[in-house]
Amino acid sequence: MILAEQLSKRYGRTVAVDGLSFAVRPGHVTGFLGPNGSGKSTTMRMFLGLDRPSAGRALIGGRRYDSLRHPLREVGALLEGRCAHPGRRAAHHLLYLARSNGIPARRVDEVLALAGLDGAAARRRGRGLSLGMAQRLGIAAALLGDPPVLLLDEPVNGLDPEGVHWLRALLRRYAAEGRTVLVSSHLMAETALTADRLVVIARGRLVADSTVDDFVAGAPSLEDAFLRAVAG
Ligand SMILES: Nc1ncnc2c1ncn2[C@@H]1O[C@H](COP(=O)(O)OP(=O)(O)OP(=O)(O)O)[C@@H](O)[C@H]1O
Repeated sequence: MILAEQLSKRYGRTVAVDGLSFAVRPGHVTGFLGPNGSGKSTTMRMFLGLDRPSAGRALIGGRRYDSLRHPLREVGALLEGRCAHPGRRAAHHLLYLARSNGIPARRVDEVLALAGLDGAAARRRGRGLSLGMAQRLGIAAALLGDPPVLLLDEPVNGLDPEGVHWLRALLRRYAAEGRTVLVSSHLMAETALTADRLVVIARGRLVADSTVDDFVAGAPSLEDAFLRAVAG
């Protein structure tokens, strides 16, 4: 489970996240939606110990990220941007992460296969990966520790249609296995196909925490419901 309790973050005068409370439960794909600058990345960074809350708590499985002994085995994360060092080969990047988290080296081959990265792609250096390949490598890294929680910021970015289809199936399978899956996105149609629950924020505050069906009820589409919800 992922839990935000009265979570707030200020950068100087900017209030990026403002008293946010919600729980993301296992067994669902939960879409994390909000307009540009609404605080999604900041919230995810606080869950991952990359930003310190100004107030409140951000917990994964009841614990703060920085208290997790083997974080990759507790939560798989993908943040925006390329994760691999430009000079390091894709497989070595994963091997390095595995070693630092007590994960057996054979798991690297498993997640490369899961992420659809073949031998040639695995041997490429970070700088030589296409956007979609880099995204698949980031997802492979998130899966490395076979974690019960996945927290992915815009994972569809750069994926081709086959990649989008693959990721959708993967996330739904992970949720069906009883894992907790939180996925931020600006793509409403894709979110409607992938998620069954939603957390929606605007200006750092909670707007909705519900099933997709309840959120959309009465609106022509998720996009319409979203635009209406964040307009206020
Ligand atoms: N390191 C930082 N220093 C100062 N302000 C920041 C910092 N990080 C984020 N902000 C501000 O906090 C607010 C929330 O930004 P955040 O990136 O969390 O939003 P977001 O919902 O992820 O946006 P997007 O959809 O565009 O990725 C914005 O006003 C942003 O300018």
